[in-house]
Amino acid sequence: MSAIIEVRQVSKAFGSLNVINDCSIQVEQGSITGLIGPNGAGKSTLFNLIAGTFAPDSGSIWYQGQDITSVPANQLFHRGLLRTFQIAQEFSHMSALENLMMVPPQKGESLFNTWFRPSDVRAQEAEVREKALEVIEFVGLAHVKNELAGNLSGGQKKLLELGRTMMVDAKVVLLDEIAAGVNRTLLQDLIRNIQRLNTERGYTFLVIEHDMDMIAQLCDPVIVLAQGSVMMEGTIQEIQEDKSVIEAYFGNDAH
Ligand SMILES: Nc1ncnc2c1ncn2[C@@H]1O[C@H](COP(=O)(O)OP(=O)(O)OP(=O)(O)O)[C@@H](O)[C@H]1O
Repeated sequence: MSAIIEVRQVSKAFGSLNVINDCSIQVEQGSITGLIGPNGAGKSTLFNLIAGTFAPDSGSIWYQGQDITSVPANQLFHRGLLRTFQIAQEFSHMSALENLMMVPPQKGESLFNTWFRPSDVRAQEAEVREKALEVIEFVGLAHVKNELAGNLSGGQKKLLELGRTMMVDAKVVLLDEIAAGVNRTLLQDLIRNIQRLNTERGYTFLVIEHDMDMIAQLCDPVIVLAQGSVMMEGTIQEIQEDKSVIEAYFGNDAH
């Protein structure tokens, strides 16, 4: 296996607060890698640095062998590196299916086509709709496809967010606490769908999660972040048996 994402000696401070400290991680292509650590360890900040939301103060970030340090999020999206986002307020009054159809295409829409070739646009719309129907089936939400997204349960919204990543040609998906507030049955659906996207579609996942059960079911390897640096990397069993990790993480921050 080779690394699809490499974070090399990255640091990031907010004012006088050093949040990420000389941090290096590798995410192997085809893996479902977990990222855990106590509250405030810098997990979300590291995600924001990888996804192009923040630029690091020093160090570099590589994707598919190319330096993407400071490349903005929308460009990374076009290259298949994306993160799930909560269904925005303005989309909650649209149906689940329409939410999938609203995911922007990876290549910019051609104005020429919109103005001069309306039949092409209609054909594209039909194609997007067909894809959205396929995706909604895949994530197990076909029975609620016409429900307003705002009326879906918390877990169904998470499945819809995962579905949105399938509307584009994703390669790496960053999942930030996707299990939060999801009931156990739907959580199993989420886990199964993530595993299917990994095995059937070749998605690589980097997963921030406080739910250790989900990490144990999904992730190998697991990276432990503490005070903005990697404390340990290994299987969940190795991590759960490590004294320093237990002290830093499980000891005072068991979720
Ligand atoms: N935009 C920002 N401006 C200033 N400080 C920030 C910003 N984003 C994060 N921080 C600070 O950086 C530190 C790390 O936050 P971060 O959200 O990355 O941690 P985390 O490991 O994801 O925590 P949690 O598990 O609680 O979500 C915190 O002290 C936080 O207050």
